[in-house]
Amino acid sequence: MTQSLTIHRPDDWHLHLRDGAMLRAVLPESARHFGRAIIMPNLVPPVVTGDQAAAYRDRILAALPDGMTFEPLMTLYLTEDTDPDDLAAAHASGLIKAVKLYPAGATTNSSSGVSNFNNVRPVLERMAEIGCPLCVHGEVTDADIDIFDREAVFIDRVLDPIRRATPGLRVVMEHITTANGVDYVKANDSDLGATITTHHLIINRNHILVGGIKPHYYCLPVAKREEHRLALRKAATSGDARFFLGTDSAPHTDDNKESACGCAGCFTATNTMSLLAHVFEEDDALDKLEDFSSLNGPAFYGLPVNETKITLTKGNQVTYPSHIDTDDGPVTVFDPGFKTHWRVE
Ligand SMILES: NC(=O)N[C@@H](CC(=O)O)C(=O)O
Ligand SMILES: [Zn+2]
Ligand SMILES: [Zn+2]
Repeated sequence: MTQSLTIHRPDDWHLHLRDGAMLRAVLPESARHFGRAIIMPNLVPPVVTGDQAAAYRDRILAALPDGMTFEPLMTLYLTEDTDPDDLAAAHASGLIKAVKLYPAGATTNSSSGVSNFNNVRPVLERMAEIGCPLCVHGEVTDADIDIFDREAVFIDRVLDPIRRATPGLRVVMEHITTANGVDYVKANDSDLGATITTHHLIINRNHILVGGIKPHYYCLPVAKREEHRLALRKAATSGDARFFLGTDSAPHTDDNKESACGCAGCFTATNTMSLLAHVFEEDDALDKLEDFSSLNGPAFYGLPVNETKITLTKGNQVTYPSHIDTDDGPVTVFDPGFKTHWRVE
């Protein structure tokens, strides 16, 4: 029996498109299924000003193949020198939809991020005033904090104090990986949301380390214990409007992944919708897939739902290329470790 599911076109609320040759190669992979995406600003150098965001948006649109539609939702990279007036103007014009906070040194291209949170207080207060959401990479960077504890410690030491000090600030905890993150969102109100990636619904830390090290499963925040993966699954498939899809699809060439010091990031743009249908079906929650991938994100960001729809059908095994070619070298597509049967028509 063929099963099929028609849902409003999904959006990706956390996406890395990079620039240049990599941008040209990965953009169609997202634009094929997704209507819009929140575009991460961690280029080298980062997208810090409104002018830089406008120029980056133009480069993205120029890289979009003819006949494809896709709306990049731009963000600014928060630094200790961010100018609140420039930020407010970029938000008021509709150019940017959010600002991204990277603790300095927490992840790929985060060296210009924030070290002293007191220095960004005035910017955060301005964002609360104008209703510009803050997207947060939620990990502390202290050398003495175990990498598997960095998200939970960030919530207690950094995120909760920031939110208490800045009433009205809307926050998205990006790519949550722990039950602590799920619980923190659930204990708060609609000013707090969280994105969940495709890969964190599928892998736990054993997948990275058992039977040999798997560099293509290494990302930040690193996948945690199974109990955390199950908490993420429950949150994503619950229909709770505070949880929505952010793939964090983060392309790195195989050279840079399969290395003595491999880069963090999983590339899931190509097969995310098939994998999500598989995951939601497994949890008896296919009826919640649309909430997670198409409805909850626009509601949080105050944007309309996409008018067009996509149809997923379940049939014979669906295969995806193991990697995509870029002029910088191949990029491996995330391998879920199981066969998929859901195809996006
Ligand atoms: N998630 C990752 O492992 N990597 C991201 C950065 C990020 O989102 O932290 C990247 O830009 O490669
Ligand atoms: Zn991140
Ligand atoms: Zn990311």
